[in-house]
Amino acid sequence: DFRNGVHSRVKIPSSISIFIPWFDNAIQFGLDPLGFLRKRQTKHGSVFAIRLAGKRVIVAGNLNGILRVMRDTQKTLHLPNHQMLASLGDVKGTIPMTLLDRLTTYVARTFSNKGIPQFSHTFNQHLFRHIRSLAENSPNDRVPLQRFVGQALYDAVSVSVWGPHFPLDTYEEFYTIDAKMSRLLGPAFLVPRAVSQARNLMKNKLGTYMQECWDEELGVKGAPANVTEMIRLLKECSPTVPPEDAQGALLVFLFGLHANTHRIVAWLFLHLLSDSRTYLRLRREIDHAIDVEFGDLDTLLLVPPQRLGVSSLPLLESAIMETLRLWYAAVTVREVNEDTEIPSEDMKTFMVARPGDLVMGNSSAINMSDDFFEEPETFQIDRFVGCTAEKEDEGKSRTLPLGSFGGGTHVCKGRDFALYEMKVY
Ligand code: HEM
Repeated sequence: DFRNGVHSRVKIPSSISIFIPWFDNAIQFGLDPLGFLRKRQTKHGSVFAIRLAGKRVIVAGNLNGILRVMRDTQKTLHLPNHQMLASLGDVKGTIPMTLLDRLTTYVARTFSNKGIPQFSHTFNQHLFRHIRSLAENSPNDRVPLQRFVGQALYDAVSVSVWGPHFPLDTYEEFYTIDAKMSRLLGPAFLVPRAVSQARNLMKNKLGTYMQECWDEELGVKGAPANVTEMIRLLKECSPTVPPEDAQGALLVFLFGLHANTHRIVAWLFLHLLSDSRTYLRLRREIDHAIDVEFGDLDTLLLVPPQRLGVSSLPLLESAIMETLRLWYAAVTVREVNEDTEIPSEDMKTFMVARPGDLVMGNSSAINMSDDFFEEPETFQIDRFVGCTAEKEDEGKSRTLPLGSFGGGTHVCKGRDFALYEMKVY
């Protein structure tokens, strides 16, 4: 029950992803990170320090403080030691920085608006086929919405990006792990057995697939070479990185690729299904775009990704932004290299973060603040009509959800594709 879920703050889908490392003794924080930060902010103001697992963490919940962390133009901050990677993928060793940099460059190129047309046709075909078959073959079956959305996207993205031999049955493990993802980011003894088993199984299947790709030498059969470049990049690290760690790195990548988009689409559907007027408004915009602007659905699906933007589908774009604002926990974490001043709201006082401290930009504090958004707890589908995602990155607009795709050097490299697949779905 979606409405009850919202009012009682029960998390549906099971967890909201949060882009932060986990620290084992922070039980309160671990149980409800955003609630914990919210309470602290109410008590201590918009910049405060907490201690998590022996680390001092400066949390900023005001616009200037968050931008200081997210954009870091003074270059005094860096990504914390890939703790997410290690915990989520059970990566024991260190993945070389050069490889991580190359992977990031690969993602930025392949999943950009320019790269998407290389695989969007296969993606669209598989997505629609999957949804149709689910609807036609089992009209009376009850499927949890997140699975309905997630499995179709997982299959379509996997086949189009990794080729027809990708082990699609890994969705089962993905689903099990995703439901308890926050537990995986905590200490090993808190990881439920079923989840660590699922992770091992998924890594084994990915290992077999990677080995087959490597044996092929030329890449992955049936998939465009540039989109499978990642598998080759992983091979290049094989002399120094054990296979289980390379599998763990791929597993983490798959979570980055899928987890947020599945969740946001599921939440958007819940909002639409719970309010028929809102649903019909969006439906009218999409039908109009298909019938009048593009002629038919097939034509719409062949246009470059940018054409599915604000000029043709402003309400859809806004609906996605609004869902991100409400349901994506936009939190940026960095480690401090040099003394760094984190400003309070009025910029008159600063808290100094010392080398070794962590700083956290809690954009959710802005996204849920009535100083920035009228009635922030409500879903207003047209809230962002007239704004664009690009503006957010340039910092020109404060009316967009802050930090949904990060900002600065580490801005999300998959954001073009994320928006594309969410719109097509
Ligand atoms: C709704 C979907 C998504 C959301 C909300 C999202 C959000 C984010 C955020 C906030 C960051 C910055 C984290 C930080 O500053 O510490 C980020 C980074 C990143 N994202 Fe996404 N993301 C999404 C989908 C994707 C997809 C589909 C891909 C892959 C195709 C992807 C690949 C990446 C990569 C590689 C980075 C690291 C960039 C770097 O460190 O330079 N993301 N994402």
